[in-house]
Amino acid sequence: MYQIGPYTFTSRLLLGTGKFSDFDIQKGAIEASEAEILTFAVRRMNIFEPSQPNLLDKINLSNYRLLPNTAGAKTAEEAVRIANLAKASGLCDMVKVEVIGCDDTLLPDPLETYRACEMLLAEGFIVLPYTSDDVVLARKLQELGVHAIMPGASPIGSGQGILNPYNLQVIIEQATVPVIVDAGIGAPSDAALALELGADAVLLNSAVSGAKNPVQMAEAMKLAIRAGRLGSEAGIIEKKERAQASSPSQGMSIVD
Ligand SMILES: CC(=O)[C@@H](O)[C@H](O)COP(=O)(O)O
Repeated sequence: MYQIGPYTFTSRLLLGTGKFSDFDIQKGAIEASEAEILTFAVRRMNIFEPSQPNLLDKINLSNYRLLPNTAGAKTAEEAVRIANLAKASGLCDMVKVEVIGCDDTLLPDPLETYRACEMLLAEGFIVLPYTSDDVVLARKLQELGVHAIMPGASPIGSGQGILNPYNLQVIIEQATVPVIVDAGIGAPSDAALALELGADAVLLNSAVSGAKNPVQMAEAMKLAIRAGRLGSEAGIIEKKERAQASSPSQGMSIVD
């Protein structure tokens, strides 16, 4: 289990709800993932237009905690406005801060992200910033008081997996709040690696929504994340430069 603010979670898979081909496949993937936290872009939800189709109509909301994100924001002020829209609609007091600084790479703007977190914390939100895998920024955001950090594995939607395991490892070692690896996960093995490195959880979307069989991929991700966590807890052996026989004969009497 891990804790974000006042909330405790068992599932270490957070599922994004974008880009599914239809609501039924999305619902099947959500169920197969056994995710407890679902993220969604406030701008995509028809929260103030009840006549329009909406993911929230299809799922039993009492089974999930919703994590609205501020996708679309390019400044701290825009992120705060979007977060307040989500809060006003009664969805959740948690917010994933996403302030994009580059349209080409979709990488986050570190300065605007920091400012947005500062403002949202002052307003009493439970704040989870999406960041690049910057070790110093991660530390400064924690000092500010954020409730989790969400370093990217690689660019959003790229499926490239963890590009810089070294940075991620240092962020995890220095973390005082949960680390949720967010964006860029492609294969189940990428998700497993995040947990093996010691991350608390993984947020992913494209790898499932873009799979040939999203429901099956959601299940694969769930199992990979469980395996990665189990392996990390079990204690992974250190890599060695040279071979070491699996059946050493030293110290044993040889029977002819
Ligand atoms: C920051 C962001 O937008 C990601 O959370 C995205 O929702 C998921 O990234 P992938 O689609 O790469 O899994």
